[in-house]
Amino acid sequence: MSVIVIIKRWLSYSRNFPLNLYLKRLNQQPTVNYCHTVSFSNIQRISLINRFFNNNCKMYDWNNLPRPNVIFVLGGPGAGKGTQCNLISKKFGHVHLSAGDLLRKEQNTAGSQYGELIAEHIKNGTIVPVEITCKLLMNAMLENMISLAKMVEGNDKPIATGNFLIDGFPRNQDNLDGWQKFVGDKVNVQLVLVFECPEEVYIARCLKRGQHSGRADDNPESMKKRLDTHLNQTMPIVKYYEKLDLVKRIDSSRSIKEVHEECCTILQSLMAQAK
Ligand SMILES: Nc1ncnc2c1ncn2[C@@H]1O[C@H](COP(=O)(O)OP(=O)(O)OP(=O)(O)O)[C@@H](O)[C@H]1O
Ligand SMILES: Nc1ccn([C@@H]2O[C@H](COP(=O)(O)O)[C@@H](O)[C@H]2O)c(=O)n1
Repeated sequence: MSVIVIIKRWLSYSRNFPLNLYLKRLNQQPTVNYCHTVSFSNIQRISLINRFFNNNCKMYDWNNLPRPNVIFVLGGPGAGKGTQCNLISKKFGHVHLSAGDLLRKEQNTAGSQYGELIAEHIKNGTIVPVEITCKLLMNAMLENMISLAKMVEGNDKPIATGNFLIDGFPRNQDNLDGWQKFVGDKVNVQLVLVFECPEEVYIARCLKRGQHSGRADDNPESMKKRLDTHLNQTMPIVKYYEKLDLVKRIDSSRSIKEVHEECCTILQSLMAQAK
């Protein structure tokens, strides 16, 4: 068994990380490569974990991992963010992390202290506090960064980097502030892709998806609220990134193939510039 522990010096909210629960959980699932984040103040506890696992425990510090590239993906509900991210990820190898999917997963995790809060926000189309969403995103990013780092083990310092598509984030000012505070320049934000459709297309797509998605928010009442959030809270974030010249707006009312082709052109040009 190998256990991976990442030391995160800069996340104060994980200071009271429930280590006992962690050990208990590992005990119940002892076969996994487990990755979790703990704060610097828990370093003494790390040596405890280490003893627990007969020193078969690896420690990484985000600060020593290569700086990953991030593309944020925004757009109204049903704009096609997830669909296009999947296609981009297949073609270019980006890791696709959907904030909404991570929140839904957390909501459905037995014993999660955030389950009810997340469910309420999703039903109302409002935005979950960034401390929760950012933590989920960062843990998912770190897991991927560690896998990449492992591929180049043997070097003193890992050299691999990661390319992430972060779908549905930052959705409001609180998301943006939290991201700057917890992540900031530890990643390189390369681009913000914004998928846009007329309102009736958003609604038609989500209601159609609602026939089989089982999502609590693919219904007319939640749609109104989600559109309102998109217009009044997310669009100001798009404007913020526009001032930084990072935004590419894409008409996603076209076919999936046409939208994907435009995404490919944008990504290819980004990669050419990055070389
Ligand atoms: N270009 C398109 N033309 C027609 N249907 C599409 C297109 N893109 C996506 N869809 C469909 O619309 C629905 C919403 O797409 P998708 O889940 O990718 O959107 P999203 O922006 O991620 O939505 P949300 O933010 O609500 O999670 C899905 O059923 C998908 O199959
Ligand atoms: N940054 C985010 C992203 C999503 N949410 C909540 O999840 C709902 C569904 O998100 P999708 O991206 O899958 O449409 C969204 O309406 C929010 O309630 C969030 O809080 N913060």
